[in-house]
Amino acid sequence: MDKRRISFALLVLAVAAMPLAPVPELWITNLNYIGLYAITCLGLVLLTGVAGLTSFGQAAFVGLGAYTSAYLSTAYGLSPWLGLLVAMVVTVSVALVLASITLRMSGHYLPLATMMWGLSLYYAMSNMDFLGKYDGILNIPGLSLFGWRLGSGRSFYALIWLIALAAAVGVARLLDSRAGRAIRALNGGVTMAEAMGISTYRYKVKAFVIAAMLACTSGWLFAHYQRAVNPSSFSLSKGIDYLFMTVVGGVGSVWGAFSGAALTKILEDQLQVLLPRLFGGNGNYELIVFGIILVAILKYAPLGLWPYAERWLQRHLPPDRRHRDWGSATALETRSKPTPGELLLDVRSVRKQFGGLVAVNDVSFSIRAGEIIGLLGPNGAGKSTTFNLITGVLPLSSGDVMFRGAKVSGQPSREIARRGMSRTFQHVKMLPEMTVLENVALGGYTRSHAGVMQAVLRLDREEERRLFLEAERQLERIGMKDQIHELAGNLALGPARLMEIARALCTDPALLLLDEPAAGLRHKEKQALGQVLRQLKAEGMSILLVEHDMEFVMSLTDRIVVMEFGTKLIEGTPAEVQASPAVRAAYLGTEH
Ligand SMILES: Nc1ncnc2c1ncn2[C@@H]1O[C@H](COP(=O)(O)OP(=O)(O)OP(=O)(O)O)[C@@H](O)[C@H]1O
Repeated sequence: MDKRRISFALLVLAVAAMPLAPVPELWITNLNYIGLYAITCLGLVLLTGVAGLTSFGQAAFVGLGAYTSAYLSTAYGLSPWLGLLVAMVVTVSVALVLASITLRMSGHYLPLATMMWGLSLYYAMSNMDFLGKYDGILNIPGLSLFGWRLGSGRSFYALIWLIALAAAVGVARLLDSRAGRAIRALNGGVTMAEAMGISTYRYKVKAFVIAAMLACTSGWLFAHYQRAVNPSSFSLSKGIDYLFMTVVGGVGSVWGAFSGAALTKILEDQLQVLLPRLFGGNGNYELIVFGIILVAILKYAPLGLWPYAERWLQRHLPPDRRHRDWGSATALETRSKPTPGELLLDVRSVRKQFGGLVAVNDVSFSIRAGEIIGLLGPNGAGKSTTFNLITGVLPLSSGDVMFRGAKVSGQPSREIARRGMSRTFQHVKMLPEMTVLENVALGGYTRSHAGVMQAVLRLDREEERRLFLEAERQLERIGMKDQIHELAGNLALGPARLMEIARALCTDPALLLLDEPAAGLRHKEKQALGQVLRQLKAEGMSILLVEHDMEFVMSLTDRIVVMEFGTKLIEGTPAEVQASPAVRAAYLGTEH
């Protein structure tokens, strides 16, 4: 067993031993609340920290869990366990409706929308007669487990912490999986994730629903632990508290949820005693102190407190390096490859207008299997726009794009990626906090299947091994095998661009599209890139190379399409293009 597993086992032992130790009842009560808060915060880690979707409304889902079970068990005598089941159904249904309305929003609209539905659900709970309006519901039954009544705080502690730790393990497992990588990819904008074949909307909904289910579980436990509920526990300010806890603890890490919940609860208790002694009266001074703490943490520890603790722990634990257990895995299936010379891509009179500006003006060209075609032109010529039209990132104003004989224009980019077109980006798009290997494994998304449940139950390990074997193979292909455990964010621009190529190769493409891969590279890095592209050409890969640098393209391509002011200027062999006075004029501004 490695040191990390031993540390986790020790933590579980310490948590399990706590109620048996002669500690004051207040400690157990506080730990129970910390566990309850942490369950909701775990959802926020996934939703806000990992997927980048800020929610102020989680308290409303806590309320849905609490009220549904409280009402059913008091009004109809339903078992709380059945109450949990119904609460889950209600929560998932409400979450799906809210997701369909709000998750297509971006920027500040989404957090505002979460505030709105947080408020709406709060007022709904507060005004319904059958839910007791502002007084809420009293005399809620406690819980029994296998005939054992969880009457005291100490016996409830076991259930709360069992669920909290199980949820933490589940979220950690999810993050280290195919589905987890897809959720992580949401945070870097949707274009890259979609280009890897990921339906970003579906994963946003999944993260949203999982976070709501965790909040619902916490609410259910809360209702049967407190034996009374009222709307004040689920107000918008509580929603802000949950976000505060998660941000303070470390919104990007599973243990951040626990440290944030613990710090907030302990501080709240201490300040409630200390501040009235200092300032007198009953004012809510702790809110002011919390505000100051939040500002200080955002300034000095923007990632939250847990990442700091983790850095300290890392000095005492071996590096968290993925164990290479994929050596004996079977290779992933590959797609049928086009025969050399087959018409692969047919771009037919594509046009793109941005208002009055015609960025791409009826451009046509084609690529046959095994060819490397360069798309060249000065700044603003329309190369990237053409590239984005082909890959489905932008809708066409008119024209058609045919790929392997089928029309792909009008399809979303994830569908085009699934058909075997894979791309890199002019500005490298990667997940900097993931390793090079994990970033490249993201490219294998469409070649694998495991979903959220398989990840949580660890039924995806064989497929993961196959994915990592493929990622390693592609990194070896481009000469980066030594850097597989490196954090992608630590790479220089040259290796980062090569990593993007490996990620695109991991999709098993029939056509590789590279958007200005040499931009910003130093001479040696350009040479390394040129070497990789020559090797891919020798292996028979078909490539569309969008470039600005004429010299770089000349030695690599079979044919070149030159654009100027959105229009195709000339198409020919590198020698023909080099000799063209029109091309020289386009690049140098005059004919020579
Ligand atoms: N989303 C957009 N909205 C409006 N105009 C745009 C948009 N995207 C590109 N353009 C315009 O379309 C024209 C072509 O831009 P494009 O980025 O395709 O050129 P490029 O050849 O790739 O240039 P560069 O080498 O600088 O990337 C430019 O005039 C640009 O300002």
